[in-house]
Amino acid sequence: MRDIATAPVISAQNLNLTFQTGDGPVHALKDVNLDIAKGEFVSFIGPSGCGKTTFLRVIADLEQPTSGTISVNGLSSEAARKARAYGYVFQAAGLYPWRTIAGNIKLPLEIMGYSRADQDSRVKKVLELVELSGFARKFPWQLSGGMQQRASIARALAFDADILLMDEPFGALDEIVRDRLNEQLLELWARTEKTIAFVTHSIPEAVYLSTKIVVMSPRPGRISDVIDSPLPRERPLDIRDTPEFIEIAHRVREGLRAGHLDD
Ligand SMILES: Nc1ncnc2c1ncn2[C@@H]1O[C@H](COP(=O)(O)OP(=O)(O)OP(=O)(O)O)[C@@H](O)[C@H]1O
Repeated sequence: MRDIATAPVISAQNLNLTFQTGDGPVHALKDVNLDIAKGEFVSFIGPSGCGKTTFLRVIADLEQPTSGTISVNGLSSEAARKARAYGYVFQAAGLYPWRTIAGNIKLPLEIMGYSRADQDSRVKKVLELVELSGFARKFPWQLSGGMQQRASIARALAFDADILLMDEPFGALDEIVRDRLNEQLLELWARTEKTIAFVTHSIPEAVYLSTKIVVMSPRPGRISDVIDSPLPRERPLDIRDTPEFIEIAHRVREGLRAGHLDD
C-alpha cells in the first residue's frame, strides 16, 4: 500500500484504448504509464490525434480503457466521477447564452442539489478566483472570448474539486489574451493548490505552465517523453526568454519531432 500523502492523484498503468471504427481499429492510447502527484501542473502536448483528449476522457470516466488501469484519488474513474473529484474545462467555453454568467456557473450546482445559499456563495468565490466578480449578471455574449473562458474555468471550480482537467482551453484565443490567461491560471493554481492536467498544442504554453510536460506521439498514441521542469513555481512571463526555458522548449520540440519520424 502506498502512503496516502505520497500516493499519486492520478495513476495510469499499462493503459491501452482501441476504438473500433468502420475503417478498422484506432489505437488511441498504447501502454500509457503515468503518475501525477498532488499539486502538479501537467501538460500533454503532441500532434493532432495522438490521444491527448482521449487520455483526459479516460481520467474523467468518459471513455473506458481496453486494458490497463486508471485511478483517480485512489478510486476507480467511475467512483471518482461520482465523488466529483475533478472539474472539466473544454476548448470552447460552452456557456448557455440565455443564462447569465452566475446562472451558468450555478447550473451544475442546481442539478446536484446544492442549496440556494451555497450556490450563491460558491459563485461569488469562484468569480473572485477568476477575477470576474463584477460580471455575475452579464450574459456570455457581453464578455470577450478570454473572459468567457475564465467563466468556464469558474464553472469547473464551483464544486471545489481538487483536480482540474483542461482540454486546450485557450487554443482559440489570440496570443496576448492567452499570455494573460496563462499568468492568471498559474496564480489560481498557486492559490488553490489544485492538481491540473492540461492539453495544449503550444510548446511555450506547455513549458510556461507545467511542472511536468508529457510529450505524446501518434499512431498509436503513446508517451514519448516526460520532462520534469526545473523552472521555479513562481514564473513571470519573461522567464520565457531565459536559457533554462529555451532548453526545455528545445527538448519538447525534439520529442515531438522524434514522434513524427516514427510515422
Ligand atoms: N469515439 C471515437 N471513436 C473512434 N475514434 C476515435 C474516437 N475518439 C477519438 N478517436 C480517434 O482516436 C485518436 C485520438 O484522438 P484524440 O481526440 O484523443 O486526439 P488528440 O491528441 O486529443 O487530438 P487533437 O489535438 O486534434 O484534439 C484519433 O485518431 C481519433 O480520430
